[in-house]
Amino acid sequence: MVIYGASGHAKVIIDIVRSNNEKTIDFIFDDNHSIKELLGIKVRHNWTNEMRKRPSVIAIGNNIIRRNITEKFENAFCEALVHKSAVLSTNIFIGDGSVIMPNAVINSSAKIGVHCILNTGSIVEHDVVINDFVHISPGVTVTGNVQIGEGTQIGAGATIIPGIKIGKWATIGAGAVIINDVPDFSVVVGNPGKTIKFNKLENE
Ligand SMILES: CC(=O)SCCNC(=O)CCNC(=O)[C@H](O)C(C)(C)COP(=O)(O)OP(=O)(O)OC[C@H]1O[C@@H](n2cnc3c(N)ncnc32)[C@H](O)[C@@H]1OP(=O)(O)O
Repeated sequence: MVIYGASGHAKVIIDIVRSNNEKTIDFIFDDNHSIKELLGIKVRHNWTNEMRKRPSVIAIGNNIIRRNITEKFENAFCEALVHKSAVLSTNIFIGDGSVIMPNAVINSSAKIGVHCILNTGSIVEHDVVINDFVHISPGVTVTGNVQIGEGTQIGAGATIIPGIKIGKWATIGAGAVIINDVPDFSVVVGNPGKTIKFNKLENE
């Protein structure tokens, strides 16, 4: 398989692949020519047609960039990568290209879209729906029946109370406690969470 992006996030993904001992990383792609290797794996800098055919995972934490790469390259993306310490209900769905970090927990009937990140120690409770390109940061608690729209970032340690609907391409600040629904593109911080501004996205 190929890892797209020689980032800090890529280092954690390499750990996931190595911990499971199931897949081999052929190389990493990054357009920064100054990066020659990462954790002993060769970094290549020219994206070729041959690379398009290889299963890959996008190791880029920024949700918009991750989405734009999927649109540009139309790759054969890997099925989800899951660290062996993660605790997953048998009754969940996880989309291709998503990565589930160490000690994450996903409970019954949760649905996770494509190219999502469930970061270290995050908890996704029963019946939660997480749409494509979402990033759930380390230590987040998403309680039961929450819905999170495409491309939204939930900052480290935030808590979302049950049944809340968070819109698309929103940002929840680190440590926020979300007790009301969040509109699309909102940036929300604090306890209780308040909107401080709105994200601007091209093509939206
Ligand atoms: C493995 C990994 O590392 S995964 C990465 C995880 N990443 C994170 O958790 C990052 C989460 N990001 C944040 O919390 C950021 O502060 C954001 C996105 C909410 C806001 O960032 P910016 O747009 O740069 O806002 P900025 O720093 O200018 O702050 C705007 C105001 O909100 C306040 N604010 C910012 N973040 C927070 C927060 N988390 N909680 C409370 N207040 C906050 C600031 O104090 C400031 O208030 P003021 O206007 O009264 O001075």
